Amino acid sequence: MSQQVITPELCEWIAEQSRAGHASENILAAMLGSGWDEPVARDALARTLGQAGAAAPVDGATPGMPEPDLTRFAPVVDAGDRAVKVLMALRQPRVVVFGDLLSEAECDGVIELATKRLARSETVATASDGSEVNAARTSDGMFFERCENELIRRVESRIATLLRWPLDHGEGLQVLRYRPGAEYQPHYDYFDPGHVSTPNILKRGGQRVGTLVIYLNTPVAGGSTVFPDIGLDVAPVKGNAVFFSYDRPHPSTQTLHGGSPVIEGEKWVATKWLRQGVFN
Ligand SMILES: O=C(O)CCC(=O)C(=O)O
Ligand SMILES: [Fe+2]
Repeated sequence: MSQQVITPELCEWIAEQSRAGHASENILAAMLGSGWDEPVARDALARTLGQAGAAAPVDGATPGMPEPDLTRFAPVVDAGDRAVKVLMALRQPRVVVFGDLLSEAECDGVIELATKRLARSETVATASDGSEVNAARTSDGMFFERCENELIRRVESRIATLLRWPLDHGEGLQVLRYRPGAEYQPHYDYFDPGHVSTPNILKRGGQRVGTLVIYLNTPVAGGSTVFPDIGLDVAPVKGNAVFFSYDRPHPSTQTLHGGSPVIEGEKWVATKWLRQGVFN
């Protein structure tokens, strides 16, 4: 079996593609298409774009990363007003599955408030500023303002305590509803450094560095959160949540993830994205 070698020519080609504005995911896809083995291709991307792709320094950024206190690996973590279960933790990439983050009543309360405001979900546009309806996401969704009511404030301050990350570094909670057949195709949550709209987005709080997806109900079948790079499926169970973090906006973080199609029933999630600095 031949061993593929990362040559200076390959690195120069990657740098050229990046300068031309191609997103790192697309450069990776082109490399795989021309026969590069994925681990070698990712390594070459990380070596070439690692620095350029690193999160830019942001005023008032909190050093370090959001991270629960698992030093003793106790079965529960104190999240201030609630003892949250730790069901699973992966070190690389950092993925932690929590149990009972929200009570049944809290889940129902968030769904009830969100239902009134649902509209076709939007994701960050891929061509210009603003946002557009994205075919990769077939759910409906809405955003809460941060701390917009007593329930949302309670949930947000619990998350801040659990992940040891300031409440004001979080975006407003987003709620998504997936009906049967709806899905969210695999994507990264960080803002693509190669995208034209990213510099503007980063002015408010810098990059995203972590994601917490909270399951507000339990679908009958389907709807797991999938991490294709690491072969992980997280079952959507009411009140549970999956947390993952990424210290740079790069595929080498292995944080590609998506919501697999719901087969039966509905799936409701609330997502909290965490920024490097204060998000206003
Ligand atoms: O629905 C899921 O399981 C994933 C949601 C997600 O990736 C997101 O909200 O960014
Ligand atoms: Fe996501």
